[in-house]
Amino acid sequence: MDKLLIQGGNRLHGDITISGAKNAALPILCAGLLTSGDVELSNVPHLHDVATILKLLGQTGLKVSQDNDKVTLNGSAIDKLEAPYELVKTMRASILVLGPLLARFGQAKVSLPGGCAIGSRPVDQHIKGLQAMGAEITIEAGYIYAKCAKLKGARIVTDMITVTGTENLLMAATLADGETVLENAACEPEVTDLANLLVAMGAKIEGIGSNRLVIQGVAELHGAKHAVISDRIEAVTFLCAVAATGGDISIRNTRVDIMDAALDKLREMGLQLTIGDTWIRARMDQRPHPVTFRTTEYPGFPTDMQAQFMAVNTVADGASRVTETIFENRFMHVQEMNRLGAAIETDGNTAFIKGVEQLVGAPVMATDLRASASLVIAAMAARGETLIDRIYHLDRGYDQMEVKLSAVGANIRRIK
Ligand SMILES: CC(=O)N[C@H]1[C@@H](OP(=O)(O)OP(=O)(O)OC[C@H]2O[C@@H](n3ccc(=O)[nH]c3=O)[C@H](O)[C@@H]2O)O[C@H](CO)[C@@H](O)[C@@H]1O
Ligand SMILES: C=C(OP(=O)(O)O)C(=O)O
Repeated sequence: MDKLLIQGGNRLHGDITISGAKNAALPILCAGLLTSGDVELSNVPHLHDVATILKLLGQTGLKVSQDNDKVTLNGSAIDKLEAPYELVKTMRASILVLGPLLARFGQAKVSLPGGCAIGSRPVDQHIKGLQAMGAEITIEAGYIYAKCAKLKGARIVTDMITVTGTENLLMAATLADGETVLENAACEPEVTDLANLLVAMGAKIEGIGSNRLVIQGVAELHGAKHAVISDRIEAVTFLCAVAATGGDISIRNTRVDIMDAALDKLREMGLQLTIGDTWIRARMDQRPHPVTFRTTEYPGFPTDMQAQFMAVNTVADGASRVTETIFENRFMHVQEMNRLGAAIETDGNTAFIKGVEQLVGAPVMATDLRASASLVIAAMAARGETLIDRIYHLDRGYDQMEVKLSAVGANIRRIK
């Protein structure tokens, strides 16, 4: 199992190019199931999760051709309407094949994803929405069996805002009979990116970017070309890294208009930001100030950036409070950071952090994707050596993180 060995204390200097967003690429790749035409994608990141979804899609009969960051999908010969447990268990986003398969082929059998380290993460809202569109759904032996000759448009109000739930229902609605209204829809930029691709494929969607999506179903969708948006979580992870270590980095190929909440907090930490059209220069020459925040849906502070900001707070010149409102168990990094000398206590969904002057390297364990990223940041800020175990979590969602960080001066290497 790969590990990362990090010698802390180096300041970061140089340029980092941001990859395409995992959370946009995954639903967008699933949209290839909706048409027999060619869906030509670019800026697709090199991630384990992308390899997993491509394997899953390939098993349905979807043709996949890949050349670096370009992926072309062709769904003219899909003949297996299934997502098996073996693949779904390694990546929850596999549930995103359910809506497209059901809408285009009238049936699907998809393994229930189950929970993961950050929470129980049910998919009841995906099911409730599809049932409202007329699907007959049964759950048997860990699988969701869904069928409906033709989905019918419906007004769907989800109990909470769900990102992949919105994406699944949005894709299903594009091929339903009549009008679907998705109230309480997620407004995350990754949902918008998917919606933009669907429109390019011939879907009729109004309200893109808002919490009310109105979809007029069409008889069929056609092929399209699309570039996946840049990964805002990856970008902010590197900005947090420089906030913790000090230095001067520029991140390129980024979308500056979709990370306001994070940029505000980074400024509050003392990071000096110069913002260009597709780049951000970030300079840090002081100890960070602590920042208090609570995670919420977009455009609020993203849960996927919580752990990385907490890493910076551990070395800040004061105390802070972090409240996680999206997932019930997203503080798995706290114990590991405390092993590095951080002073964090938790009470329910709130963490209280007292900044310390210096973290000290130690062996730690990655528990989920963003927890892993936060440990990389903490280790780079620490004195001495940190060995991070179980970094397969990191590989799910970061495109060559250690290569990008080495190139800007971090002392970090992968041990096989
Ligand atoms: C592949 C992808 O895009 N993953 C992102 C997506 O995950 P994902 O789409 O799984 O997260 P959701 O937005 O669905 O989850 C939000 C909350 O709603 C709950 N819920 C959700 C659906 C449902 O049917 N029932 C239910 O109870 C979840 O347990 C959670 O507490 O959004 C999360 C919240 O921004 C991000 O952290 C993930 O990185
Ligand atoms: C929680 C995340 O991803 P997923 O929903 O794929 O588990 C994440 O990207 O931080």
